[in-house]
Amino acid sequence: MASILEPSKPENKSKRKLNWNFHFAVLSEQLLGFDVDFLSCIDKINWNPLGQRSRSVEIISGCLNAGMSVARFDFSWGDAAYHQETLENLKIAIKSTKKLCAVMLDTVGPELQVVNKSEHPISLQADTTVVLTPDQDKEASSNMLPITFSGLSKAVKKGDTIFIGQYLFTGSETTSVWLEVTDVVGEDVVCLIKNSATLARQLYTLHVSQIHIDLPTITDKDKQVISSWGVQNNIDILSLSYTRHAEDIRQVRDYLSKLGGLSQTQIFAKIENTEGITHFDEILREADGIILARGNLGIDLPPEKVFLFQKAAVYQCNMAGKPAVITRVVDSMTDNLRPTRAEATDVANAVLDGSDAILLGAETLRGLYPVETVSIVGKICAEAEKVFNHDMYFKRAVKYVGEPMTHLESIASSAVRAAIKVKASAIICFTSSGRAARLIAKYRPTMPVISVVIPRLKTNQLRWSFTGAFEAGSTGASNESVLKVALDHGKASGVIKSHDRVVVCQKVGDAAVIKIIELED
Ligand SMILES: Nc1ncnc2c1ncn2[C@@H]1O[C@H](COP(=O)(O)OP(=O)(O)O)[C@@H](O)[C@H]1O
Ligand SMILES: C=C(OP(=O)(O)O)C(=O)O
Ligand SMILES: [K+]
Ligand SMILES: [Mg+2]
Repeated sequence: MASILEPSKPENKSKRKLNWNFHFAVLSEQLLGFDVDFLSCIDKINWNPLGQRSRSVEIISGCLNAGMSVARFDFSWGDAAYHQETLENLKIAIKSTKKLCAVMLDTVGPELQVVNKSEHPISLQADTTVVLTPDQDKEASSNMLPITFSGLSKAVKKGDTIFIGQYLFTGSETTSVWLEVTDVVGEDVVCLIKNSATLARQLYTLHVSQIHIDLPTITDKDKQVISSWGVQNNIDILSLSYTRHAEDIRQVRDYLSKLGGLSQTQIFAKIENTEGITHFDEILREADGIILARGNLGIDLPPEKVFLFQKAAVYQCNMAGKPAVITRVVDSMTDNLRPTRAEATDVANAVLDGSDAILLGAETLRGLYPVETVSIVGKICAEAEKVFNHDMYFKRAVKYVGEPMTHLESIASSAVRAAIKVKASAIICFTSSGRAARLIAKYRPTMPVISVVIPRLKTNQLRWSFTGAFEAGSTGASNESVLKVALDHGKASGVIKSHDRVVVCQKVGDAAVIKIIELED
């Protein structure tokens, strides 16, 4: 992956071949593609007083109905009580809409911030200087910006590039500023302002291009939040901001396992800088999923390099069977009802690249149109899924795994193959750990997967827990009766109709089996 960072050689232009040979087949009958989930930071909406209504049960319900399936709670801002309030609203919305939605805690990590306590807009003039100071008692002004990190003066040198933008920035030149380091005086960093801009609101992200920030990936504050808010709310996903090494993931997994209660929590590595790209392969091996944080990546990388990393990283995630999440898609929808043509096309291309999910930012943090954003992005994804070349994808994934396959991998890929061949309307997968269901998703079935989890209740006198594979009889339910429940659920939700075919993956005795069943009524 590191080779992506090398400068391009213009003399190679004529010889350059595109490896990304997408073939578009219009599969008109396959309206249901693989699940592109909508990860949205619904908790952030009331960043803007105008958006306060967006945290309401009503707007959250609108987002759920429009396709949101993961809610991000970003601790880069806001306190636990605030996020708890939003989460309570989300729970009510989930109940009333009957939509499932996972909870993702997003860490702060080594993120550098500028805080403008007074919230007066700060106008910065090109070709003048501004001082970045760790003295947070200082007021933010046109020539002084207090930052949350005292090590900046040691990390930067003359000539380095610094970017400051509104939190979950739009990238627009009028709301963000580029600086060049001209001098270091004690703990202060003196910078030349490269473009005139007005910094609005309270919080800005500060990003120094391609330098190591000597802060832990998981900070003490993050640990405190995870061990309290995270445990209390039994979070489904932890988004580890600024993951830079595989060791970051190992440490966090170790930390989660010691907390008790969060050992099932999925860890998604957020790749936000060149350090993360350099160690991408090792990080992917340790993480449960990858978030391509294009907001920060787009600043750390030269603009012409971002697409290449996206394509290469998404491909690696696909082959590893781990979700790839793309961020910063329709920034312009923060203030507009429709995305730009370029943004709309970018969303579709992300799906065609093989992305599994879209993570919204400013659009739902302070945006005026959160529900419309989720809905439009969803429609674009659905259209792109229609022309996604499943056949080529499937062959590629099978070839990549090679032979001999593990039993489970073989069962999962065969289930998808069988389901496509018999035009099944759904795959029903029995699972205890979720491993089988995830492997099925890896092979991108064109029909929905209904995962049936039958937990076994256990107690060690101190606490009750649900673990272990379902054993016929142990819960008083047989495989057959549970299958009936799953089929009924599929029918009730409109996924399965009379006379449909359904593929079932389950264990019979010690053997994992695939059954094709044809429904009567
Ligand atoms: N509770 C269960 N009842 C019946 N079959 C199951 C159950 N859990 C898993 N299976 C089947 O067993 C195989 C292994 O599934 P997996 O999700 O890896 O289970 P585990 O959690 O035991 O690792 C798959 O074919 C899956 O469909
Ligand atoms: C999603 C991103 O990060 P954050 O939410 O921390 O701004 C990003 O950089 O694209
Ligand atoms: K964050
Ligand atoms: Mg970021």
